[in-house]
Amino acid sequence: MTTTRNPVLQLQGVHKSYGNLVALSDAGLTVTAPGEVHALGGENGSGKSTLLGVLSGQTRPDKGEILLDGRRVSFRNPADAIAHGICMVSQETSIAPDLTAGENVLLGRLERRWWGVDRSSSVDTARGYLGRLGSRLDPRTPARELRADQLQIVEIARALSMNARILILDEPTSSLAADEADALLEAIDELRRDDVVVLFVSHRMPEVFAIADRITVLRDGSVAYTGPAETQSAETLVTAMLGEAKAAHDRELSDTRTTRLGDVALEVSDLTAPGAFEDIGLSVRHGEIVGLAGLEGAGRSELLESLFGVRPVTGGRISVDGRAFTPRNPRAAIDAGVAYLPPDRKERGLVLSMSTLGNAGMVGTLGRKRWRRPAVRHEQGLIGDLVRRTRLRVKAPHEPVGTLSGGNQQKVSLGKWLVAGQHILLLDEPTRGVDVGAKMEIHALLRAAADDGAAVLVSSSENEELLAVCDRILVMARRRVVAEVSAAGATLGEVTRLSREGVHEPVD
Ligand SMILES: Nc1ncnc2c1ncn2[C@@H]1O[C@H](COP(=O)(O)OP(=O)(O)OP(=O)(O)O)[C@@H](O)[C@H]1O
Repeated sequence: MTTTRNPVLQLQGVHKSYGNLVALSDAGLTVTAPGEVHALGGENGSGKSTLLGVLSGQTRPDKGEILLDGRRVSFRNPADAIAHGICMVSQETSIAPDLTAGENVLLGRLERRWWGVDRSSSVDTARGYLGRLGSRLDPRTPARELRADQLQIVEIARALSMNARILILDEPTSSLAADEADALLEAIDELRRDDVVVLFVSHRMPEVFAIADRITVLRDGSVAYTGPAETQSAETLVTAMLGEAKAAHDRELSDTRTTRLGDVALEVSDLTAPGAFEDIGLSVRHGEIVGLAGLEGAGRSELLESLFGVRPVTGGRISVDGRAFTPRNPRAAIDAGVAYLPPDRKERGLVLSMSTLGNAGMVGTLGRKRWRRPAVRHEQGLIGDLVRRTRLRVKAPHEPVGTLSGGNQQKVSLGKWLVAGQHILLLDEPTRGVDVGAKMEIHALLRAAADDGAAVLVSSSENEELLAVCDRILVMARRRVVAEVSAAGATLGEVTRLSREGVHEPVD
């Protein structure tokens, strides 16, 4: 006779409305076995956090039930859920920076003897919990020195120390750089051995396939798919998330984008300029706009300067259209087809005392191979080209460019490279200090340049701008590239968190 085991966890028939808004409608999920890693997917607003809120005692459902090992339970608050072994690991880390990693694991529960806190035994206990996650982190490390993934590992260890057997993680990797995310996923993987269940929200298909046994996809508050992850294709799951019509539309869009991209125009590997940036690797295709995100001081501006030959590098390789390229000075870069828009338009972007026409024709007089003074008879052609490419409104092209509005000055600063036919555009803060209208026009101008085959590498401190205009975004921190996201798949919060979290120094 076979005995059938009850599923570890069942949430079923869950309804939750906020006023007229139905957040969950007959939603649920089932964790079949101990040690299961279960992903929860779905578009923004599909109800994932609400469902996990119900499970962790933070949200009271209008209807629905929770069964643990087949027995019905109900939670009035998070403490009830924790008492039943269900623990939400918050992403807004609740770590006390002035305590050690170990003290944070055992927060408020350090081991005591009759003489007081037993520090050495507490360190050993904390080390044990960290060890269950495969982490060799020293419990005596000050918490403020921990990387973002290590902070989450400390929080998970804390949950284990509270006897959690079902852990809930809401987008645990969204704020992590790639290597940190890998470290966290490995820690989650370790928990299988302990029969601890992990329920995690993720928008990233590769990590779902890498570690999830099963996945539940929500759409508009209801279950659109639930079952094994590995037997499904990414396309099937995305269709479950978005619905057939929207998924087809998205596929069409991404197809047109892929075909638009040409060969690699700019390739950089292991590029280093001490004190400025280290080991930079990147590539930009013809037709592609790649963004550089990161806080001030992350190394974005310095990298662009080096690619244009105004800042020396000590190591690494650059190739342009497949040929090795050494940017000894700006002239060499210009001759290779590279353009550079500096962040300070008035100092380096333009010669303010010179006319619009003079500025527009300047690139032709700079490159060695192209040395020529724009002939008067070319002036009409030049200004016509500039106006066509940038939609510049200029009444007096012979007047000093400094008399134009900021937005128009920026168009001249950028347009001078476009009329010269440069095909690799390095742009630092291309819309700094211009108004909203000019900003949108400059974005359209970049798109048009890329559609014309230019390879664009654009650095901006405005992540919204990068998400609006780029195909891919590289995030820089600590003078390195720490993450890469596709602009279509990333959220503002994610890029912002990646830039911010990336500044923590690694400790091991
Ligand atoms: N406290 C609340 N009051 C009102 N509406 C809410 C509340 N919490 C959630 N909602 C709404 O319920 C719906 C589901 O939200 P929920 O946060 O569960 O989605 P989600 O799938 O987790 O989204 P995301 O991927 O953006 O985190 C959304 O329309 C949201 O605006």
